[in-house]
Amino acid sequence: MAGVRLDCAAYLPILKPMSIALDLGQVVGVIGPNGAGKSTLLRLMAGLIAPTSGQVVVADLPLTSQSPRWRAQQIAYLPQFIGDDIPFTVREFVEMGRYSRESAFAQGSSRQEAVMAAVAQMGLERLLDLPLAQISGGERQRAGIARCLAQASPVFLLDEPIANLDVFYQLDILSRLRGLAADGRLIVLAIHHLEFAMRFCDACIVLDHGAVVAFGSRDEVFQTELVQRVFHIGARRFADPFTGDPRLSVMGCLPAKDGEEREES
Ligand SMILES: Nc1ncnc2c1ncn2[C@@H]1O[C@H](COP(=O)(O)OP(=O)(O)OP(=O)(O)O)[C@@H](O)[C@H]1O
Repeated sequence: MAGVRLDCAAYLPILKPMSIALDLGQVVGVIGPNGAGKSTLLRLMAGLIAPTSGQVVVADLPLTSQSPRWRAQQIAYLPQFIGDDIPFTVREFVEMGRYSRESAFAQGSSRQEAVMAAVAQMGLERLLDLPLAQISGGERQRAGIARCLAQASPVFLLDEPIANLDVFYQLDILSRLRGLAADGRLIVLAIHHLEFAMRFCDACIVLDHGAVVAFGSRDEVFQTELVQRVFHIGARRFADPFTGDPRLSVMGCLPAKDGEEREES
């Protein structure tokens, strides 16, 4: 099934050439250390930046030759940060997700239904008429995800969607994303939480210094040696004593490598 394809796509000097095909109907994690290129990759896949070589193909069409409206119909994108200086209420912000589907002046009930359904899924009803400046960082992030839900695109590109959320909403949103994938969507998310990535993603792209160093199923990617090499931490796989599912135990930092700029905290 057509989703997103990178045909030897590069964004030099940040992303090295990469060829990857991501079908609809799955959750794909993008993992890697700070500065590895996760946000840049998502921005490339969203068409916010154009590849310096190769191409990004969405629904079998080259992304750069499509209109912004077509791109928004195909792709809902959540940035890493939603500023608190956006002069809109939660309702107005979520409504923006509908602009690629309907006229900006449409007042139809389908628009309101889509907005209210998305707001309800993110538990934001109480905050509907508050300005974004007056809600918390985690609530703003949930508003951003609600905007993606209202947009109803087959592809979701989410840059650290659980970064500011309490553990209830981390689990709630990851479970919902799995539900969206089961309905046929492609969900690509940058995520730092390795244990949750292992638990909720069907496949992972591992980036290091702008290059794909691994791409595959959880079992292929979450190998002790790879996790240690890329993240520079001790990690062990184990079987969950309650469910038997494979889990990752993240242990301590490994000693800094020679020449590696890694600050002590
Ligand atoms: N606008 C920019 N101009 C120049 N270099 C940039 C720009 N944005 C990011 N970079 C560089 O590109 C590299 C990748 O950045 P990117 O934000 O994609 O990493 P990331 O994996 O998302 O990091 P993090 O986990 O810290 O969010 C970094 O070395 C960064 O300094």
